[in-house]
Amino acid sequence: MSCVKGLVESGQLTSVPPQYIFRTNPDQDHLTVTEPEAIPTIDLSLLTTGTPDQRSKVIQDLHHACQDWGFFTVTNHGIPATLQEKMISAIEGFFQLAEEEKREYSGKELFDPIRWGTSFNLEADKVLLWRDYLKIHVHPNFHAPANPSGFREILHEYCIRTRQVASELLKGISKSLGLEENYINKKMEVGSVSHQLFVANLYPPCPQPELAMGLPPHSDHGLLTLLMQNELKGLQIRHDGKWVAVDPLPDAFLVNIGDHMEILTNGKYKSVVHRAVVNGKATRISVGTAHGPPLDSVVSPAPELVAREGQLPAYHGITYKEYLMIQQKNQLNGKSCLDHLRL
Ligand SMILES: O=C(O)CCC(=O)C(=O)O
Ligand SMILES: [Fe+2]
Repeated sequence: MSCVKGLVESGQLTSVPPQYIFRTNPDQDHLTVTEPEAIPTIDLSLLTTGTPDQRSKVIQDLHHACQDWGFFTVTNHGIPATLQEKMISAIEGFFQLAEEEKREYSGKELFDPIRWGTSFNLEADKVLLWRDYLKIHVHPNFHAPANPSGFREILHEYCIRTRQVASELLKGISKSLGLEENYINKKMEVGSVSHQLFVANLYPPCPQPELAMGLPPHSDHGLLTLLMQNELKGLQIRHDGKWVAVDPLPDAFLVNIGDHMEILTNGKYKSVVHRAVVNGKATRISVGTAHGPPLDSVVSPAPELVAREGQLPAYHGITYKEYLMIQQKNQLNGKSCLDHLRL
């Protein structure tokens, strides 16, 4: 099975091979293109070092963003733009390695520390996706490919910094739920044994971009995903029954609420469905870090929230590891994985 990069570079591809033709549902495919300003924006520096008034305003903004969108942009996050650029270049360097070298990481097992591959799950995908990937388990145990040179150091720094940002956001989100600031961080053991997965997506230029799909509609596992990309757009999020094309602010991070935040909050903060479309111009790269609970922890609705709202738990608990296995063994399909847990 060739990766998409190999396919595109192998010759003059003028049309999408049939196995990549992805049919979208025309009834659901209305696209709105939104200015970056329309998407909720969180200035992280105001949350961490702002005045009490600024902090409460950001917490209110987070509440609105998590409840009404499940998605927001984070600016002034403190991660140097140079580190973001180095991370993207390191990813380019990895994908440019000889196929033979990358194949060393083409393991089939979900929990292999480093996996390089194409599409989503070749055993389950009925249609191939216009996407190659590199997935690395980076916390609590750090892993990195040996090449290209410098990759390991950049990845290590990048993962520490994104974990710090996620942890600050989780403090704000805890407050926005009326919980103690460290509630989610403590419960999910963020920073000590919480799980972090690094995912780099490579979407080579496509001769008929409207016929292929980079990543089909899905929600992310975990609590939060922090995403950045090179200069090419492609992310679309589902909002108010429409697809919203996201045009990120320079250097900003895009943050998705993941399925485990939805479970933990008993559905108050829902994970957002999103997809990645492809383009005909150039290779798009996106880099996500999924910040989840420890692999062996059972996530279920927070008793404090359920009791306060006078609700019954709406999801049953399973371990994060089990959840990952279910999601990754099937085709990516909207929120079908989370649907299994609804009570
Ligand atoms: O490429 C993108 O913008 C989205 C990537 C994504 O949704 C994912 O890796 O889960
Ligand atoms: Fe995603």
